[in-house]
Amino acid sequence: MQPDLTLAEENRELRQRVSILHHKAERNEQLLRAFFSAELDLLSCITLAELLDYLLNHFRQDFNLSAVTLMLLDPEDMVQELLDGSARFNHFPGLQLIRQQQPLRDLYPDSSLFCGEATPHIITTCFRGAEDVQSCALLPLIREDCLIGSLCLGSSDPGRYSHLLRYDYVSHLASVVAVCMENAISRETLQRLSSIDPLTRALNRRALSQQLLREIKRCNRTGEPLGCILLDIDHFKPVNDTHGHLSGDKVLRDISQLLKEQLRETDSIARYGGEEFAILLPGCPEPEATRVAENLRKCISQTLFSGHQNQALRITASLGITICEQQHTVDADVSELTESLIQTADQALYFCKHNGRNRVSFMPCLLKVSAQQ
Ligand SMILES: Nc1nc2c(ncn2[C@@H]2O[C@H](COP(=O)(O)OP(=O)(O)OP(=O)(O)O)[C@@H](O)[C@H]2O)c(=O)[nH]1
Repeated sequence: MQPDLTLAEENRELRQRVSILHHKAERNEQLLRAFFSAELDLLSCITLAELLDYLLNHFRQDFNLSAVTLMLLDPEDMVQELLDGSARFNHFPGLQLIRQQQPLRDLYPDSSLFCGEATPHIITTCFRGAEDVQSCALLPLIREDCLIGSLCLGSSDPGRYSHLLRYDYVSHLASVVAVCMENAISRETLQRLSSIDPLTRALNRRALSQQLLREIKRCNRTGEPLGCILLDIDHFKPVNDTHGHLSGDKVLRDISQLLKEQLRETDSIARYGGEEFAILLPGCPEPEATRVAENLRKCISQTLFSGHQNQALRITASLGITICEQQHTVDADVSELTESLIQTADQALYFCKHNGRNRVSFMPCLLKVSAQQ
């Protein structure tokens, strides 16, 4: 009897072990599948905002993590600017941009992945004090031998990440994240550099033309009028002549900033020429466009600007307005319409300049509407 009993116990124990191994294998397979799918999701993110949203929001839910944070090296505030440009920075509370590499070097002295207990120091530096993080994986993001960031995955399960186990798929993920991050930043930086005026950070003329085409199409589709303004700084030459070119540059930057602050996010601001800005106001009929222009004129004339050596400067501007109505866009040659809108706003501006400057003037679009309408 005795030997049979031992055999049966051994058998039961073996079955239990096989079942545990089977479960582990199943779990690993599931995890691997989830990682492959995460990799595809990461690779399909086109914009930087999509990528950040995926990592900081969706990834946390998909992998049942209690916290995900991302530290990115941004020595020239490029990422900050890319995100500021579209007011998306606030959407990513888990994102930290750092100018110096030192915090990354402190976190990864030998540039390798860390998996294990979330110590109070790690919780403070990587997870902003999140109390429910018990274990964590800290992934160094490395490109061309350079630490460019850190992705931190925190779990409330103390056994989820351990220094006793290997996490090859997590290391692999870190490499994919680093490449995706670098690509998204480079792509958006390039795009930005080709469409932004470097001095004022407003759109350049090329980007204005593209935006004008988009807005004309939208006006045609929705029937909503498009307000167009040309703003020219008055007597700008004396500003340069008296206070120097650097002061003139500073005024241009400050005016661009003032326009950004006063206008809506959906409006477009472009530097059209030396001291001239073009503004597009989608969904804006004539009385509203005149009110907006008048507000800008008042704001500029009431602001005390300063030169590059802090000398006080008083500035005024003249603004010519026109409106693109849906009727202009029907059967229109778009490039002819674009030209006509700018020309009309310019004539309205000319009227302001000849009538004392520091004023606003409206002129209906000069383009003839086709007779069939
Ligand atoms: N500082 C600086 N000045 C610029 C820039 N681009 C153009 N300007 C200057 O803008 C001035 C434009 O002068 P004008 O066209 O005579 O016009 P204005 O003096 O503003 O006179 P009104 O427009 O008739 O009121 C010139 O002195 C240009 O050198 C720039 O990028 N930086």
